[in-house]
Amino acid sequence: MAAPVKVVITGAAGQIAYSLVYQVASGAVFGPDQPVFLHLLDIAPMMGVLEGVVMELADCALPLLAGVLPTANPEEAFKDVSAAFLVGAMPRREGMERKDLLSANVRIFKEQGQALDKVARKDVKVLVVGNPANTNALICSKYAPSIPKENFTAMTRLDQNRAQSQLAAKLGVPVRDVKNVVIWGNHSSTQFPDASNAVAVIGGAQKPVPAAINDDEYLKTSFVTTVQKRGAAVIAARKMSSALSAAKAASDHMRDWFLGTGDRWVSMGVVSDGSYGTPRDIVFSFPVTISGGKWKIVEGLTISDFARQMLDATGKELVEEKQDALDVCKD
Ligand SMILES: NC(=O)C1=CN([C@@H]2O[C@H](COP(=O)(O)OP(=O)(O)OC[C@H]3O[C@@H](n4cnc5c(N)ncnc54)[C@H](O)[C@@H]3O)[C@@H](O)[C@H]2O)C=CC1
Ligand SMILES: O=C([O-])CC(=O)C(=O)O
Repeated sequence: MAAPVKVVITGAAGQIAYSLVYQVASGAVFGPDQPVFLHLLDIAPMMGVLEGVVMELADCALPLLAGVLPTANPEEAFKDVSAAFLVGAMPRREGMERKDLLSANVRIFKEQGQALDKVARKDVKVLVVGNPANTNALICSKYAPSIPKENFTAMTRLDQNRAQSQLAAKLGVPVRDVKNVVIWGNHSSTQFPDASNAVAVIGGAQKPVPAAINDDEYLKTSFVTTVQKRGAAVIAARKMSSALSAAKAASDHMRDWFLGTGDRWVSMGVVSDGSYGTPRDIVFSFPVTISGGKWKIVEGLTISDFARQMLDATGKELVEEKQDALDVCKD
């Protein structure tokens, strides 16, 4: 069997981590033949709760779990890790936008960037889940200059999964038969869920989703707003933010990054190189394909006037968030 891969999950005593630890430790992310050594980071007051999570992991008797290190020390947690799930951050409550969390959360990602820079493997793959995820990922990368910026990503996979599920329901097909829906921009209510290149298997043949749905108004309005506001809808119902689906999306994101996507597109927030006329040096969600552990932005897609407006709006918000975050990090 392969040597264990060291993986850190932050916010390990929280609600997303409660689902995520099982997925990682059971083989759903790194494959059924890859043992994992889990580093679990939370803050000092949560060490008692974390001890309970460690007990439960032991009680799962998972054959791929090679060991667990619970800690409140970021440098211990990030030492030699190959994969980092940065979940630990404050969640929003009803009535808040995700960017309202910026002043509370962005310092965590500055500090964790510095710790990753010092002790993680230089090829560590970092997934930022904690909100506002795109801007936190940007700040984390900025404070870890010895690690390539391509190794820092933000999670928009939950939005992609939501969009795919909405389209499958509308078409009356299984969710696995819908692919290539794209999430552009920020993991916020300005994101642009875009079905214009999506395809679905209908009656045994692959068809473009826009033609199959044949309702542009739906694709430009209620489809977009349902996905944009899904996080808020879950909070309104549960009084707590999405956790099960967020953990599943984090697993999907990291699995595809390590194991590849083939020709299937997935969406992830990556440091923008200006593709599709987006502002450079913000973490913007693009469609990518992944092979050999490297992502590549899907090129050559047609951007309609409607899409242009949507991309510009979400890009503008990210530029503003970046400035706010840099101001917070100055202190
Ligand atoms: N990108 C996305 O699609 C999604 C992002 N989120 C975000 O994920 C984050 C976590 O959500 P939940 O697990 O529901 O929150 P939670 O409150 O249940 O857990 C967060 C955990 O992080 C810990 N924590 C706080 N500061 C820390 C630090 N400096 N280092 C390590 N751990 C620290 C807390 O003690 C707590 O145990 C929130 O910011 C939430 O908004 C949630 C859903 C989807
Ligand atoms: O909405 C929230 O605050 C949590 C989150 O990011 C999501 O569910 O997409």
